[in-house]
Amino acid sequence: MTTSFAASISAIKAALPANLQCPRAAIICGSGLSGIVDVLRDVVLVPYQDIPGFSTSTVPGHKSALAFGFLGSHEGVPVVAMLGRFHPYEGHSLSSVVYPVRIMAKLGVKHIIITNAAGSLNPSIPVGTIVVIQDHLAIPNLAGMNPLLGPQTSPDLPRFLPLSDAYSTTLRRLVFLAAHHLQLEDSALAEGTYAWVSGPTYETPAEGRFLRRVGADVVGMSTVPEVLAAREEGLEVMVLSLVTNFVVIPDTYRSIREEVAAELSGKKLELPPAQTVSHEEVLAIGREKAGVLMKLVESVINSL
Ligand SMILES: O=P(O)(O)O[C@@H]1C[C@H](O)[C@@H](CO)O1
Ligand code: HPA
Repeated sequence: MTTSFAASISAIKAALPANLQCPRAAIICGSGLSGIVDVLRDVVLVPYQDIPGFSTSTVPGHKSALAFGFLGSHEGVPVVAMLGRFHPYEGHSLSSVVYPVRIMAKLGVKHIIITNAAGSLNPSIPVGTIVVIQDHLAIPNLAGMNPLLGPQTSPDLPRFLPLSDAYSTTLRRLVFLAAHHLQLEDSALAEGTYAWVSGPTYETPAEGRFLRRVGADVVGMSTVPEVLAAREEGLEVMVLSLVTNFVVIPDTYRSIREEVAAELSGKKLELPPAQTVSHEEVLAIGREKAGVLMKLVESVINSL
């Protein structure tokens, strides 16, 4: 363990009672999805600014604290939740982005549930659906922006990490069983592939079409670096994406040439209104659906 890891861990432990010092599971809360803190018992918040090595999130909808507490029935499972994450587009290095995952692993976490807000590329996955991620497509990784690039993190961790089993089948089974026990409609959950893009721009229509054609169901600006670090650290991983918007992929481009020609000949074209996506819309859907997402997370953790 490097000095920095040790300093982070001792700052965290100094803030916690003995029964919360070894959380078994971790949750990363995506945009607008920090509500899990309301259902944790005996919560202790440790602000990121008090933890050496942690950055601060600058994105609306991301608080900057670790929440430790118990989740689930009876005594509950000790957990740690990241209320807010770091994205590379904020200017954080990839190693800062994944640093909290490494710290949570060193605290003893064995399972991690990573949540995010994402745009749908798949017409059969509407807004409000929770997508259980089964695979990912990481455009930045393929282009040389992989958080595991560089000197080996530790000689105890694998140099060449296989990713064919990145998304735990055990945890994915548990979430579908949880949805059944919670009597959610079948359509509440879907399975799919997450495309990671760097952001902070949302996709152009051409980019959206490209990602769909190469097999992605949803797209977002986070999560994959955390998955890689968590797998490297030996954690079991599940990712739940809340679909907050459709990626705007019009069937046809509105032709400005045709518009001008119609205008010049005195005709009026009936045009669909232009659509865009905004972070406010993303947060609004998060507020509406976070409750269901958190019930699923609680139920999965309860059955670990
Ligand atoms: O942290 P997540 O992935 O939930 O946040 C998504 C991606 C961008 O940060 C933001 C765009 O609205 O929401
Ligand atoms: N694209 C990328 N990231 C996102 C989106 C999107 O449409 N929605 C929420 N996060």
